[in-house]
Amino acid sequence: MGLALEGVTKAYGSVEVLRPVTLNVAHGEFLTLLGPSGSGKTTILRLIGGFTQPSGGRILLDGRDLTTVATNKRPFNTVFQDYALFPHMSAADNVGYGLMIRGRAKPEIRRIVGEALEMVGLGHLPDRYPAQLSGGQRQRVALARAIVCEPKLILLDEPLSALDAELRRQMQGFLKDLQRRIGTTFLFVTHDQEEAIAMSDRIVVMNTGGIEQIGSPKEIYYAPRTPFVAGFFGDNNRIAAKVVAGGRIEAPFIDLPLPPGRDATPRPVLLAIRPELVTLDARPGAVEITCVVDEVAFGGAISHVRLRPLAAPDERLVAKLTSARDPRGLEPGAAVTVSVAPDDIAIVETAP
Ligand SMILES: Nc1ncnc2c1ncn2[C@@H]1O[C@H](COP(=O)(O)OP(=O)(O)OP(=O)(O)O)[C@@H](O)[C@H]1O
Repeated sequence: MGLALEGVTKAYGSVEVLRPVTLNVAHGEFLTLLGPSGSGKTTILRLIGGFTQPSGGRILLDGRDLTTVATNKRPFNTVFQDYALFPHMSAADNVGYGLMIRGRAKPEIRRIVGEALEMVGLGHLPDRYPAQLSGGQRQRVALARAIVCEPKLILLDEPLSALDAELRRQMQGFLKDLQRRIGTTFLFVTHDQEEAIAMSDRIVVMNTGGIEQIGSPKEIYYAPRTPFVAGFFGDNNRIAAKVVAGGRIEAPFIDLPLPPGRDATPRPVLLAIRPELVTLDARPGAVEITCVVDEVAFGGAISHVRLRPLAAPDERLVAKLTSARDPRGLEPGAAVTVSVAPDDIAIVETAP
């Protein structure tokens, strides 16, 4: 039970902007829709909120079909990128507005608003108008307003994008903490990978109107299922490879057995290796790659080292080495053997 999208599509005229989306969101989950601009994140949020109608499929909450239910009859609340506060109302009145139009008694409204403002750290500023508040404070008012009516689901459309980097980081922690305290399902839209990793229980990676992968931040990061996800999330060494007869994977400078349970049909695949999982120490069972150092970019705690595998000098392998592992001795031209644990090599299917 929870929110379910069943084969939801959206087209404008003859242009399909959302391919069939099937998605289940559990109660109390922090789910993030992540993808580049135009990938369909906001479209999904707007469909769930009822701001636009799907061209096909159904939207259900706890088994109840909401597909044709009006926006204001859905037990959801939305926090927009620009906060959409009423400028002529104080923070407290903004927060209490939804309760007022639901006909709740004034003393009750005052109590709930007071608690909500406390919860977002603005208990001392109930009388300020939006123009007298900072961007972060306005965002907190918008959040307090979203939580007072106790919605089953809060939809957040890039709510932090107007904030500067430092405030944004603070608000990420705040938002995650708030969500844990109130236990409400959050559906969060962002195009920022780090934000998605830091905040989400699960991430839905979108690309060109479809879902590429749904998984926990760790699954998405370490086990990308499509070439797009392997390239979208942080740095990754991506190496064209082939599954060949005899249950092996061959790449220009890597040859390893196909892990048990994988399809042995000969086909092209992509190998993805996180640069921080390439290490200088020899480990039993690890894939060893002898290289020549091409370039070292010292970065304090971590250095980026670009390597040229001896077996395939036109290829490159990037390693992120912590200074504790002493990249100080590495100089361009030096020979070095690096190792990667077979479990740290993601095998990504290239065919859909
Ligand atoms: N009213 C509309 N009419 C026609 N096309 C639309 C309309 N609204 C959105 N689109 C198209 O649908 C696609 C998905 O848009 P959407 O806003 O969902 O993307 P997004 O992933 O949220 O992007 P962004 O990060 O830029 O907000 C885009 O190609 C967009 O141009």
